[in-house]
Amino acid sequence: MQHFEDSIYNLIVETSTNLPGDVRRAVAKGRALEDRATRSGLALTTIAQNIGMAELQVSPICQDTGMPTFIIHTPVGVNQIEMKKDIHNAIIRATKNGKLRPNSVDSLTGENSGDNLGAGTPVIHFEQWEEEGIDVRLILKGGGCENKNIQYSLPAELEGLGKAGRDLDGIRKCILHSVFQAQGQGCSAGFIGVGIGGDRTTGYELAKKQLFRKVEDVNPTQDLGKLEDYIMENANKLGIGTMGFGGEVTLLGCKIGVMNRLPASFFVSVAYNCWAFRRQGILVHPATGDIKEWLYESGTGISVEGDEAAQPVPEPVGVSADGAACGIIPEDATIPAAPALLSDTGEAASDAVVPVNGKVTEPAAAGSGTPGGSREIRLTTPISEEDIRSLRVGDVVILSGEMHTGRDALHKYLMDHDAPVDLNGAVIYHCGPVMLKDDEGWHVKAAGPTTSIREEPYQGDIIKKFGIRAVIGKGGMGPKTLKALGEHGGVYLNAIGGAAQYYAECIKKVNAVDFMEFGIPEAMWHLQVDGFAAIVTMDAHGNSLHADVEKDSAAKLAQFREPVFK
Ligand SMILES: O=C(O)C[C@H](O)C(=O)O
Ligand code: SF4
Repeated sequence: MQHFEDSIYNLIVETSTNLPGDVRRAVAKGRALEDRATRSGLALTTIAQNIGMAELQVSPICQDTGMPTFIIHTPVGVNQIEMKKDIHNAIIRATKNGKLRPNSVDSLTGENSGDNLGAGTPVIHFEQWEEEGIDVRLILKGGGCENKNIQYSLPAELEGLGKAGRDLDGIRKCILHSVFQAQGQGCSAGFIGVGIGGDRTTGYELAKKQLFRKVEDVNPTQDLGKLEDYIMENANKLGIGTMGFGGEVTLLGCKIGVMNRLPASFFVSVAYNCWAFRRQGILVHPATGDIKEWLYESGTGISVEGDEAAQPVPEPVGVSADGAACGIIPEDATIPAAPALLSDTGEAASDAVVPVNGKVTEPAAAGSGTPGGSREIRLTTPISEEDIRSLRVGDVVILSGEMHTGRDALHKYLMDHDAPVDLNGAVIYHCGPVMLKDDEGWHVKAAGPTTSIREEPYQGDIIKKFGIRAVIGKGGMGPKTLKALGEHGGVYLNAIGGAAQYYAECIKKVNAVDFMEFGIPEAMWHLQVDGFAAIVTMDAHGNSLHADVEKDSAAKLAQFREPVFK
């Protein structure tokens, strides 16, 4: 087994950087269904570009490389202790090389182990089987979508859906509700694995195991196959869309498994996986440790383009030398009108589409709180209150200058400490990047946004205390932050979750870092950016796209109240 460590290293690199073929096809299918001239359509374009960039640069698709979870089947007689050691060494190497972010944090002290090893990390499940080879499967599931997992105990009363009983129809309601409650926060459009039965632990395990099924397989249990089809058809009717921007495509895959339960318990467990659905597997030679076979189709050569003929799109862009936006907007594209659900009339205001590339392009009509058009606005930090107050939900902001990363540890710290730098007029980026250091200093390897709602208890106070003008993240924030944005003059900017290569390209220099003791993801990185594009989804005028989409999808959820599976 002298090559086993190398094989595992290759498996980790492939899983982290090259989205598999079946997942790519699902993304392409989603793109074909979504109108490209909407925010969700643009977000999917960014996601597609990011997938290509990660493969090309052999860099993480998303900066959150998740909890490495291995499921391994071995023939009888294979030394599992040795295998574990090799896996640990491969993980250390992948972390050193920037293929995995150091993600193992001591739950009591907050200390990051730095090498992805620690109590409970990585997760390795061994099972014996009577085959000859060793089957190793790996999933890298990030923390944001893990937070959107949910477990129901039937019977239950579900918001919008009423009673969910201990039967197939009750299960149907739980699954629809699970998609609703995730909104865009798990980086929709997502994939769900569902476990019916078991106890609280094995139910979740079963749900996660479903994520190892191929996206295009057919459920061997006919009833569950029907339920999967039903969910795929109807979950998209919730209108949540990519990143929760509103749209046609919310779910890209649904796999359901079943096991026995105790008479008193009836759990429906849902494992929510973001679009960055990173799982691969290898069949390993038990004598040499070499890879005999890859278990999932490689993504290489599989297009994520969707139906190009039906919907022509502008050329994909990276960062142009003249500082063109490297975020959401393709050069010489048009900014789309707001999705229908936000317009007063219920229709997309297509005549309000305005060209990009001006410094500030005025909208046809801004100021109603239900934007009928969008503008592209270039801002350089520090930002004035006046500039911020002129922004509206739907505007695309293109930032240049310095921004500061800050997430859970920093927000907690800033509540009762000073900041190490002047944050007046500043931009805070909810981001825990993958960073590597060489003789020239630190380099950003991946840097997409993290879920902002975790900072809801702190954000409003911190904005006011330090004079922050913009917060960038994903998934939106709540009423406390919205109130502070209005009182102080601030905006929330939504970047595209998981587009870690895309945003890394906008970061031109690492100016400095504070709080390295928090660990790499939680440190405060001072980053020089150019052309960093994000969409205003909460403004200083009390408008929140997230609140609107949630309300709208809650109303849509209610249409699924009546029994379907009798
Ligand atoms: O930890 C991160 O970088 C992101 C996380 O996966 C999230 O979705 O919030
Ligand atoms: S940031 Fe989004 S894409 Fe990345 S792991 Fe978290 S949920 Fe997944």
